[in-house]
Amino acid sequence: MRTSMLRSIKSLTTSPSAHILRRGYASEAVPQRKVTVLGAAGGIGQPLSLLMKLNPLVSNLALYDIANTPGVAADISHINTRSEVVGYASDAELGKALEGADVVIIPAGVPRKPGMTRDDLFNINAGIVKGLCEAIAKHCPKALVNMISNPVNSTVPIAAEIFKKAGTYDPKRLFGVTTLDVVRAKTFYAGKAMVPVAEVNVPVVGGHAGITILPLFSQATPKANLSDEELTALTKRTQDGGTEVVEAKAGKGSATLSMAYAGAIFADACLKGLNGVPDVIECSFVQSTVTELPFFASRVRLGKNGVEEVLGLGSLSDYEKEGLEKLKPELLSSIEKGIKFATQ
Ligand SMILES: NC(=O)C1=CN([C@@H]2O[C@H](COP(=O)(O)OP(=O)(O)OC[C@H]3O[C@@H](n4cnc5c(N)ncnc54)[C@H](O)[C@@H]3O)[C@@H](O)[C@H]2O)C=CC1
Ligand SMILES: O=C([O-])CC(=O)C(=O)O
Repeated sequence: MRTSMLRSIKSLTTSPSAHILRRGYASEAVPQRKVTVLGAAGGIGQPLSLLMKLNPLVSNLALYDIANTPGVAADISHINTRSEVVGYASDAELGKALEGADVVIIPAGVPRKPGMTRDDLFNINAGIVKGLCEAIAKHCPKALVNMISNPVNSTVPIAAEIFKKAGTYDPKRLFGVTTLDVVRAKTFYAGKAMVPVAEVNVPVVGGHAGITILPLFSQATPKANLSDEELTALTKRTQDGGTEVVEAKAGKGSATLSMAYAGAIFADACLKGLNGVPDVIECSFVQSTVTELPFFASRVRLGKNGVEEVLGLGSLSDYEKEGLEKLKPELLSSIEKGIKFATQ
Protein backbone atom coordinates (compact mmCIF):
# COMPACT_ATOMS: atom_id res chain seq x y z
CA MET A 1 0.00 0.00 0.00
CA ARG A 2 2.71 2.44 1.13
CA THR A 3 4.94 1.43 -1.79
CA SER A 4 2.16 1.96 -4.30
CA MET A 5 1.32 5.34 -2.75
CA LEU A 6 4.96 6.39 -2.97
CA ARG A 7 5.08 5.16 -6.56
CA SER A 8 2.00 7.21 -7.44
CA ILE A 9 3.45 10.30 -5.77
CA LYS A 10 6.68 9.74 -7.69
CA SER A 11 4.85 9.44 -11.02
CA LEU A 12 2.89 12.60 -10.19
CA THR A 13 6.04 14.54 -9.56
CA THR A 14 7.99 13.31 -12.57
CA SER A 15 5.47 13.72 -15.43
CA PRO A 16 6.14 16.81 -17.59
CA SER A 17 2.74 18.38 -16.89
CA ALA A 18 3.35 17.89 -13.18
CA HIS A 19 6.41 20.11 -13.38
CA ILE A 20 4.46 22.85 -15.11
CA LEU A 21 1.43 22.71 -12.85
CA ARG A 22 2.98 21.89 -9.47
CA ARG A 23 5.41 24.81 -9.30
CA GLY A 24 5.91 25.74 -5.67
CA TYR A 25 4.20 22.65 -4.29
CA ALA A 26 6.64 21.53 -1.64
CA SER A 27 4.97 18.74 0.31
CA GLU A 28 5.52 15.08 -0.52
CA ALA A 29 1.97 13.94 0.11
CA VAL A 30 -0.60 14.74 -2.54
CA PRO A 31 -4.02 14.77 -0.87
CA GLN A 32 -7.22 13.66 -2.56
CA ARG A 33 -9.02 16.72 -3.91
CA LYS A 34 -12.35 16.84 -5.69
CA VAL A 35 -13.04 19.71 -8.08
CA THR A 36 -16.53 20.25 -9.51
CA VAL A 37 -17.14 22.39 -12.60
CA LEU A 38 -20.72 23.72 -12.99
CA GLY A 39 -21.31 24.67 -16.63
CA ALA A 40 -18.61 22.22 -17.73
CA ALA A 41 -19.82 21.81 -21.32
CA GLY A 42 -19.77 25.53 -22.17
CA GLY A 43 -17.25 27.72 -23.95
CA ILE A 44 -15.26 28.22 -20.76
CA GLY A 45 -16.31 24.97 -19.10
CA GLN A 46 -14.74 22.66 -21.68
CA PRO A 47 -11.19 24.06 -21.82
CA LEU A 48 -11.29 24.74 -18.07
CA SER A 49 -12.26 21.12 -17.42
CA LEU A 50 -9.41 20.04 -19.68
CA LEU A 51 -6.94 22.17 -17.71
CA MET A 52 -8.25 20.80 -14.40
CA LYS A 53 -7.80 17.27 -15.81
CA LEU A 54 -4.14 18.17 -16.41
CA ASN A 55 -3.72 19.41 -12.83
CA PRO A 56 -2.05 16.70 -10.70
CA LEU A 57 -3.49 18.22 -7.52
CA VAL A 58 -6.94 17.02 -8.60
CA SER A 59 -7.95 13.43 -7.78
CA ASN A 60 -11.64 13.63 -8.72
CA LEU A 61 -13.13 15.85 -11.39
CA ALA A 62 -16.92 16.21 -11.49
CA LEU A 63 -18.32 17.80 -14.65
CA TYR A 64 -21.87 19.15 -14.46
CA ASP A 65 -23.94 20.89 -17.11
CA ILE A 66 -27.58 20.89 -18.15
CA ALA A 67 -26.57 20.08 -21.75
CA ASN A 68 -23.92 17.96 -23.49
CA THR A 69 -22.14 16.73 -20.37
CA PRO A 70 -21.86 13.02 -21.27
CA GLY A 71 -19.81 13.72 -24.40
CA VAL A 72 -17.49 16.19 -22.72
CA ALA A 73 -16.99 13.91 -19.70
CA ALA A 74 -16.32 10.82 -21.86
CA ASP A 75 -13.85 12.77 -23.99
CA ILE A 76 -11.89 14.26 -21.07
CA SER A 77 -11.96 11.00 -19.10
CA HIS A 78 -9.71 9.32 -21.70
CA ILE A 79 -6.79 11.61 -20.82
CA ASN A 80 -4.15 9.65 -18.90
CA THR A 81 -3.70 11.92 -15.90
CA ARG A 82 -4.38 11.38 -12.20
CA SER A 83 -8.00 12.43 -11.78
CA GLU A 84 -11.05 10.27 -12.20
CA VAL A 85 -13.69 12.07 -14.28
CA VAL A 86 -17.45 11.71 -13.82
CA GLY A 87 -20.09 13.60 -15.80
CA TYR A 88 -23.42 14.67 -14.30
CA ALA A 89 -26.10 15.69 -16.73
CA SER A 90 -29.30 16.71 -15.00
CA ASP A 91 -30.65 18.61 -12.06
CA ALA A 92 -31.28 15.29 -10.32
CA GLU A 93 -27.53 14.57 -10.46
CA LEU A 94 -26.33 17.98 -9.23
CA GLY A 95 -26.12 16.80 -5.60
CA LYS A 96 -23.84 13.90 -6.54
CA ALA A 97 -21.64 16.22 -8.60
CA LEU A 98 -21.17 18.46 -5.57
CA GLU A 99 -20.88 15.91 -2.75
CA GLY A 100 -17.38 15.97 -1.27
CA ALA A 101 -16.14 18.82 -3.49
CA ASP A 102 -13.18 20.81 -2.18
CA VAL A 103 -13.41 23.44 -4.92
CA VAL A 104 -16.48 24.31 -7.02
CA ILE A 105 -15.89 26.38 -10.15
CA ILE A 106 -18.94 28.10 -11.68
CA PRO A 107 -18.77 29.17 -15.34
CA ALA A 108 -22.52 28.45 -15.87
CA GLY A 109 -24.61 31.11 -17.54
CA VAL A 110 -24.99 33.17 -20.68
CA PRO A 111 -22.14 35.24 -22.17
CA ARG A 112 -22.33 38.76 -23.66
CA LYS A 113 -22.97 39.72 -27.26
CA PRO A 114 -21.63 42.96 -28.83
CA GLY A 115 -23.35 46.04 -27.42
CA MET A 116 -24.19 44.39 -24.09
CA THR A 117 -22.68 45.15 -20.68
CA ARG A 118 -21.99 42.41 -18.17
CA ASP A 119 -24.90 43.78 -16.13
CA ASP A 120 -27.22 42.97 -19.07
CA LEU A 121 -26.60 39.30 -18.17
CA PHE A 122 -28.00 39.79 -14.67
CA ASN A 123 -31.60 38.75 -15.38
CA ILE A 124 -30.64 35.29 -16.64
CA ASN A 125 -27.45 34.56 -14.73
CA ALA A 126 -28.66 35.70 -11.29
CA GLY A 127 -31.27 32.92 -11.29
CA ILE A 128 -28.78 30.30 -12.53
CA VAL A 129 -26.22 31.22 -9.86
CA LYS A 130 -28.89 31.29 -7.14
CA GLY A 131 -30.01 27.73 -7.95
CA LEU A 132 -26.46 26.41 -8.08
CA CYS A 133 -25.49 28.10 -4.80
CA GLU A 134 -28.54 26.63 -3.04
CA ALA A 135 -27.28 23.21 -4.11
CA ILE A 136 -23.73 24.01 -2.94
CA ALA A 137 -25.08 25.06 0.49
CA LYS A 138 -26.87 21.72 0.72
CA HIS A 139 -24.28 19.31 -0.66
CA CYS A 140 -20.80 20.82 -0.08
CA PRO A 141 -21.08 23.82 2.26
CA LYS A 142 -17.35 23.75 3.04
CA ALA A 143 -16.17 23.92 -0.59
CA LEU A 144 -14.23 26.90 -1.91
CA VAL A 145 -16.51 28.52 -4.51
CA ASN A 146 -14.85 30.13 -7.56
CA MET A 147 -17.50 32.33 -9.21
CA ILE A 148 -16.86 33.04 -12.89
CA SER A 149 -20.45 33.72 -14.07
CA ASN A 150 -21.11 37.37 -14.86
CA PRO A 151 -21.81 39.94 -13.66
CA VAL A 152 -19.26 38.88 -11.01
CA ASN A 153 -19.83 42.19 -9.16
CA SER A 154 -23.38 40.97 -8.46
CA THR A 155 -23.16 37.15 -8.61
CA VAL A 156 -20.70 37.00 -5.69
CA PRO A 157 -23.03 39.02 -3.39
CA ILE A 158 -25.91 36.80 -4.58
CA ALA A 159 -23.93 33.70 -3.59
CA ALA A 160 -23.11 35.23 -0.19
CA GLU A 161 -26.78 35.93 0.53
CA ILE A 162 -27.87 32.45 -0.56
CA PHE A 163 -25.26 30.90 1.74
CA LYS A 164 -26.32 33.22 4.59
CA LYS A 165 -29.94 32.13 4.15
CA ALA A 166 -28.83 28.49 4.32
CA GLY A 167 -26.68 29.22 7.39
CA THR A 168 -23.51 28.08 5.63
CA TYR A 169 -21.86 31.38 4.66
CA ASP A 170 -18.14 31.55 5.28
CA PRO A 171 -16.62 34.64 3.63
CA LYS A 172 -13.27 32.87 3.50
CA ARG A 173 -14.68 30.36 1.01
CA LEU A 174 -16.32 32.59 -1.60
CA PHE A 175 -14.27 34.08 -4.46
CA GLY A 176 -15.13 36.12 -7.53
CA VAL A 177 -12.64 35.08 -10.20
CA THR A 178 -10.92 38.24 -11.48
CA THR A 179 -7.74 36.46 -12.58
CA LEU A 180 -8.42 37.22 -16.26
CA ASP A 181 -8.01 40.93 -15.51
CA VAL A 182 -4.61 40.17 -14.00
CA VAL A 183 -3.68 37.93 -16.95
CA ARG A 184 -4.58 40.73 -19.37
CA ALA A 185 -2.81 43.44 -17.36
CA LYS A 186 0.36 41.31 -17.31
CA THR A 187 0.22 40.61 -21.05
CA PHE A 188 -0.48 44.22 -22.07
CA TYR A 189 2.13 45.63 -19.66
CA ALA A 190 4.83 43.22 -20.87
CA GLY A 191 4.15 44.23 -24.47
CA LYS A 192 4.34 47.96 -23.74
CA ALA A 193 7.22 47.86 -21.24
CA MET A 194 9.15 45.32 -23.36
CA VAL A 195 9.87 43.09 -20.37
CA PRO A 196 9.61 39.26 -20.27
CA VAL A 197 5.93 38.48 -19.70
CA ALA A 198 6.71 35.55 -17.40
CA GLU A 199 8.37 37.93 -14.92
CA VAL A 200 5.53 40.46 -14.82
CA ASN A 201 3.36 41.06 -11.78
CA VAL A 202 0.48 43.56 -11.69
CA PRO A 203 -2.22 43.68 -9.02
CA VAL A 204 -5.73 44.42 -10.32
CA VAL A 205 -8.25 45.61 -7.75
CA GLY A 206 -11.89 46.74 -7.53
CA GLY A 207 -14.39 44.60 -9.41
CA HIS A 208 -14.87 42.87 -12.75
CA ALA A 209 -16.65 45.23 -15.16
CA GLY A 210 -15.48 48.33 -17.05
CA ILE A 211 -14.14 51.08 -14.80
CA THR A 212 -14.53 48.88 -11.70
CA ILE A 213 -11.47 46.98 -12.99
CA LEU A 214 -8.51 48.95 -11.64
CA PRO A 215 -5.04 47.70 -12.61
CA LEU A 216 -2.33 49.14 -10.37
CA PHE A 217 0.44 49.64 -12.94
CA SER A 218 2.31 51.88 -10.48
CA GLN A 219 3.05 48.64 -8.57
CA ALA A 220 3.90 46.60 -11.68
CA THR A 221 7.18 44.72 -11.74
CA PRO A 222 9.66 44.68 -13.41
CA LYS A 223 9.61 48.48 -13.24
CA ALA A 224 9.45 50.39 -16.52
CA ASN A 225 9.45 54.06 -17.42
CA LEU A 226 6.05 54.43 -19.07
CA SER A 227 4.47 57.81 -19.77
CA ASP A 228 1.14 58.89 -18.27
CA GLU A 229 -0.45 58.47 -21.71
CA GLU A 230 0.88 54.93 -21.98
CA LEU A 231 -0.37 54.05 -18.48
CA THR A 232 -3.81 55.49 -19.25
CA ALA A 233 -3.98 53.47 -22.47
CA LEU A 234 -2.89 50.28 -20.66
CA THR A 235 -5.51 50.85 -17.96
CA LYS A 236 -8.26 51.38 -20.52
CA ARG A 237 -7.25 48.32 -22.53
CA THR A 238 -7.33 46.16 -19.39
CA GLN A 239 -10.74 47.55 -18.42
CA ASP A 240 -12.09 46.93 -21.94
CA GLY A 241 -10.34 43.59 -22.48
CA GLY A 242 -13.59 41.63 -22.23
CA THR A 243 -15.31 43.91 -24.73
CA GLU A 244 -12.34 43.61 -27.11
CA VAL A 245 -12.94 39.83 -27.23
CA VAL A 246 -16.75 40.13 -27.39
CA GLU A 247 -16.44 42.40 -30.43
CA ALA A 248 -13.84 40.20 -32.12
CA LYS A 249 -16.10 37.16 -31.63
CA ALA A 250 -18.91 39.18 -33.24
CA GLY A 251 -21.90 37.54 -31.57
CA LYS A 252 -20.30 34.15 -30.85
CA GLY A 253 -19.74 34.82 -27.14
CA SER A 254 -17.00 36.26 -24.95
CA ALA A 255 -13.57 35.20 -23.72
CA THR A 256 -13.46 31.43 -23.21
CA LEU A 257 -9.89 30.19 -23.75
CA SER A 258 -8.11 32.95 -21.85
CA MET A 259 -10.79 32.66 -19.15
CA ALA A 260 -10.25 28.91 -18.90
CA TYR A 261 -6.53 29.59 -18.43
CA ALA A 262 -7.25 32.24 -15.79
CA GLY A 263 -9.81 30.02 -14.03
CA ALA A 264 -7.34 27.14 -13.96
CA ILE A 265 -4.67 29.36 -12.40
CA PHE A 266 -7.07 30.53 -9.72
CA ALA A 267 -8.39 27.04 -8.92
CA ASP A 268 -4.81 25.76 -8.76
CA ALA A 269 -4.00 28.52 -6.25
CA CYS A 270 -7.04 27.49 -4.14
CA LEU A 271 -5.88 23.85 -4.18
CA LYS A 272 -2.33 24.81 -3.22
CA GLY A 273 -3.71 26.91 -0.35
CA LEU A 274 -5.89 24.01 0.84
CA ASN A 275 -2.85 21.74 0.69
CA GLY A 276 -0.84 24.06 2.91
CA VAL A 277 1.53 25.53 0.36
CA PRO A 278 2.77 28.82 1.89
CA ASP A 279 2.50 32.28 0.31
CA VAL A 280 -0.09 31.57 -2.34
CA ILE A 281 -1.35 35.00 -3.38
CA GLU A 282 -3.84 35.88 -6.12
CA CYS A 283 -6.20 38.79 -6.73
CA SER A 284 -9.88 37.96 -6.13
CA PHE A 285 -13.23 39.68 -5.50
CA VAL A 286 -14.02 38.76 -1.90
CA GLN A 287 -15.77 40.06 1.21
CA SER A 288 -13.49 42.86 2.25
CA THR A 289 -12.76 45.74 4.60
CA VAL A 290 -10.02 47.16 2.38
CA THR A 291 -12.45 49.94 1.35
CA GLU A 292 -15.90 50.89 2.65
CA LEU A 293 -17.49 48.52 0.08
CA PRO A 294 -18.57 45.09 1.40
CA PHE A 295 -16.92 43.22 -1.49
CA PHE A 296 -13.76 44.28 -3.28
CA ALA A 297 -11.06 42.64 -5.37
CA SER A 298 -7.51 42.84 -4.08
CA ARG A 299 -4.61 40.55 -3.43
CA VAL A 300 -5.60 37.65 -1.19
CA ARG A 301 -3.43 35.12 0.63
CA LEU A 302 -4.91 31.62 0.24
CA GLY A 303 -4.63 28.95 2.89
CA LYS A 304 -6.10 25.78 4.34
CA ASN A 305 -9.49 27.45 4.93
CA GLY A 306 -9.61 29.60 1.82
CA VAL A 307 -8.91 33.31 2.38
CA GLU A 308 -6.17 33.59 4.98
CA GLU A 309 -5.62 37.31 4.59
CA VAL A 310 -7.07 40.06 2.41
CA LEU A 311 -4.11 42.26 1.59
CA GLY A 312 -4.37 46.04 1.38
CA LEU A 313 -4.01 48.17 -1.74
CA GLY A 314 -0.49 49.47 -1.11
CA SER A 315 0.42 52.95 -2.35
CA LEU A 316 -1.49 54.25 -5.37
CA SER A 317 -0.60 56.88 -7.96
CA ASP A 318 -2.86 59.96 -8.18
CA TYR A 319 -4.38 58.49 -11.35
CA GLU A 320 -5.17 55.23 -9.54
CA LYS A 321 -6.57 57.09 -6.50
CA GLU A 322 -8.92 58.93 -8.85
CA GLY A 323 -9.89 55.63 -10.54
CA LEU A 324 -10.59 54.09 -7.14
CA GLU A 325 -13.00 56.88 -6.13
CA LYS A 326 -14.72 56.76 -9.55
CA LEU A 327 -15.36 53.02 -9.45
CA LYS A 328 -16.93 52.90 -5.98
CA PRO A 329 -20.50 54.08 -6.81
CA GLU A 330 -20.83 51.67 -9.77
CA LEU A 331 -19.39 48.75 -7.85
CA LEU A 332 -21.58 49.44 -4.82
CA SER A 333 -24.70 49.60 -6.98
CA SER A 334 -23.88 46.21 -8.60
CA ILE A 335 -23.24 44.68 -5.16
CA GLU A 336 -26.54 46.07 -3.83
CA LYS A 337 -28.41 44.80 -6.89
CA GLY A 338 -27.15 41.28 -6.18
CA ILE A 339 -28.03 41.48 -2.48
CA LYS A 340 -31.52 42.80 -3.27
CA PHE A 341 -32.15 40.00 -5.78
CA ALA A 342 -31.13 37.30 -3.31
CA THR A 343 -32.91 38.69 -0.27
CA GLN A 344 -36.29 39.46 -1.84
N1 LIG B 1 -15.16 36.14 -14.58
C1 LIG B 1 -14.66 36.35 -15.77
O1 LIG B 1 -13.57 36.91 -15.90
C2 LIG B 1 -15.39 35.89 -16.99
C3 LIG B 1 -16.68 35.47 -16.91
N2 LIG B 1 -17.34 35.01 -18.01
C4 LIG B 1 -18.74 34.58 -17.85
O2 LIG B 1 -18.79 33.15 -17.78
C5 LIG B 1 -20.11 32.70 -18.13
C6 LIG B 1 -20.03 31.53 -19.10
O3 LIG B 1 -19.47 31.92 -20.32
P1 LIG B 1 -19.32 30.88 -21.54
O4 LIG B 1 -18.73 29.62 -21.05
O5 LIG B 1 -18.67 31.60 -22.65
O6 LIG B 1 -20.85 30.60 -21.90
P2 LIG B 1 -21.47 29.33 -22.67
O7 LIG B 1 -22.86 29.71 -23.05
O8 LIG B 1 -20.55 28.89 -23.75
O9 LIG B 1 -21.48 28.20 -21.55
C7 LIG B 1 -22.29 28.29 -20.44
C8 LIG B 1 -22.68 26.89 -20.03
O10 LIG B 1 -23.47 26.99 -18.85
C9 LIG B 1 -24.44 25.97 -18.92
N3 LIG B 1 -25.55 26.25 -18.02
C10 LIG B 1 -26.56 27.12 -18.13
N4 LIG B 1 -27.37 27.03 -17.07
C11 LIG B 1 -26.83 26.09 -16.25
C12 LIG B 1 -27.19 25.57 -14.99
N5 LIG B 1 -28.28 25.96 -14.33
N6 LIG B 1 -26.40 24.61 -14.45
C13 LIG B 1 -25.27 24.20 -15.10
N7 LIG B 1 -24.91 24.66 -16.28
C14 LIG B 1 -25.67 25.60 -16.85
C15 LIG B 1 -24.85 25.96 -20.39
O11 LIG B 1 -25.50 24.75 -20.75
C16 LIG B 1 -23.51 26.13 -21.07
O12 LIG B 1 -22.91 24.89 -21.36
C17 LIG B 1 -20.79 33.94 -18.71
O13 LIG B 1 -21.66 34.48 -17.75
C18 LIG B 1 -19.66 34.90 -18.99
O14 LIG B 1 -20.06 36.24 -18.99
C19 LIG B 1 -16.73 34.96 -19.23
C20 LIG B 1 -15.41 35.35 -19.35
C21 LIG B 1 -14.65 35.90 -18.27
O1 LIG C 1 -16.45 40.52 -21.18
C1 LIG C 1 -17.20 39.57 -20.90
O2 LIG C 1 -18.43 39.58 -21.02
C2 LIG C 1 -16.56 38.35 -20.34
C3 LIG C 1 -15.63 38.74 -19.28
O3 LIG C 1 -16.01 38.96 -18.15
C4 LIG C 1 -14.25 39.03 -19.66
O4 LIG C 1 -13.81 38.63 -20.75
O5 LIG C 1 -13.55 39.67 -18.86
